[in-house]
Amino acid sequence: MPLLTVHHCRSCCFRRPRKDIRSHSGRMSEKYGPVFRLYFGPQMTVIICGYEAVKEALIDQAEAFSGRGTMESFNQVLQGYGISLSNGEIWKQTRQFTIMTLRDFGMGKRSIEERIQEENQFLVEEFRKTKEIPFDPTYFFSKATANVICSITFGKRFQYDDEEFLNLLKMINESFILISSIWGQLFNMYTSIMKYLPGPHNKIRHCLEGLEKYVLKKAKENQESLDPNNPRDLIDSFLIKIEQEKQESSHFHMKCLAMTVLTIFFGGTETLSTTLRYGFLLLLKYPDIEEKLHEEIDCVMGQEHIPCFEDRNKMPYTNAVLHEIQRISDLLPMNVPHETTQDTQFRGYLIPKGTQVIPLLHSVLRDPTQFSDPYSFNPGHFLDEKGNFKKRDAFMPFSAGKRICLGEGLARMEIFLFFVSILQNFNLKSKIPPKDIDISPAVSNFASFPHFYELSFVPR
Ligand code: HEM
Repeated sequence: MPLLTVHHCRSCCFRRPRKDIRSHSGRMSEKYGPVFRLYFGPQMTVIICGYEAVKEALIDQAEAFSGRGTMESFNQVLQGYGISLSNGEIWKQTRQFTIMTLRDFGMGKRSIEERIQEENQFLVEEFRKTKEIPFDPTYFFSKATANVICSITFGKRFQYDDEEFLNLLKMINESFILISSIWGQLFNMYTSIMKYLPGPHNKIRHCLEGLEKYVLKKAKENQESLDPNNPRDLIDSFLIKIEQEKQESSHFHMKCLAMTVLTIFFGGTETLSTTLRYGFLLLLKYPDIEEKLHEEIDCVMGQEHIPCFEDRNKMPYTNAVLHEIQRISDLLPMNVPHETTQDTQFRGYLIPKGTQVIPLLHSVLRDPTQFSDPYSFNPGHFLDEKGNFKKRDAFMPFSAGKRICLGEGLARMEIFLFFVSILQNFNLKSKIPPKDIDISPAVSNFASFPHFYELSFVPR
């Protein structure tokens, strides 16, 4: 069994970070096949491309590929805690604890659905106030999705003009954009040098520390009024767990609490708001698809019914469009880096323990063996010939296997409820003709962002 000695492109990736790593990796995979290695700075990384190979790694060899690779831009503050970047026992215990707690608070159940429905009403009211004047929806979507996370973690939502809330959003938004930028990439590659150099990358640390401070302040407030028998939010549940596991070896302590809440914030706000922003841009580009959505919404729920997640079962077209929005917007094209937890035999190669691995989600979502027209926005990818919803195994925007997105259930519910209630109330109007709308990503590194746009919401 040979050690992994596939072709690599040390020359270009070593010298300069790429603006669009997806297309570069795509070209490499055409040339060298579904498994090859690249150097990100000095870091050797194995790239896995295409549905079959990614499925084999993340699902068939789940344990071996379940480690988390490094992302120093984040980890400089997370320091191996939280869920997204932790490994071993810390990861297992905090992930399991958080999933159980979110379930207790109704993840996939009625109470979280009600929080989203409530937030929807505030968002629709905000849009009404715009009086059909075109505007950039970015911050509205960020506020609504962040409020859902706030109600889970802090037990309350904020007014949209609350100073504290706006400051919190600014820190999340800025750090997310910077981590996704060339600066974030350079920091991840050359941490030991970059941490001493001036530049925008230093702001990432500043923002993440600001968030940590805020969470710790909230935790202190919760501690003062904690009722161990009646947890009000995720922070309360964590505090109770810390109290129960007081022994020295426990992974549950204040740093872990702060980093877990921080990862939930990071995972659950910009991801969703960017999906909403990309989705509405795609609907502006394809008004015929928007029209069909209105028809299905009018037929299934009319104007008065408050949308609930169960309605999705009666709305195959809407469900297909929302899947296609996630497929095309390709939010985290490179996934979050994984790492092998043991020496691993994969497709004829031996990948040593501790090797960084990127199962390229972009290559799965655009796999021509799985989607007939992978680069077109076509809801037909998720419909059968009778118009019923058709599940596709290669639909992997949340990844797969042991590291699969912890918030998938919440995200799917929010995406459905936000889109449907906005379209139930408004027609969309673009500032520019659909033919001039550019739906390619403006940036596509760690995350993909759509180009800036403005739209009007016209009451129906
Ligand atoms: C459209 C929305 C979302 C997308 C596309 C998305 C996608 C992803 C992806 C691709 C990963 C990496 C999986 C891997 O390493 O293989 C991930 C991890 C994660 N996501 Fe999400 N996510 C979304 C929403 C959310 C929400 C709402 C939450 C919060 C509850 C969340 C929390 C997390 C966490 C904590 C992880 C780390 C899991 C781990 O390392 O074990 N995500 N997500």
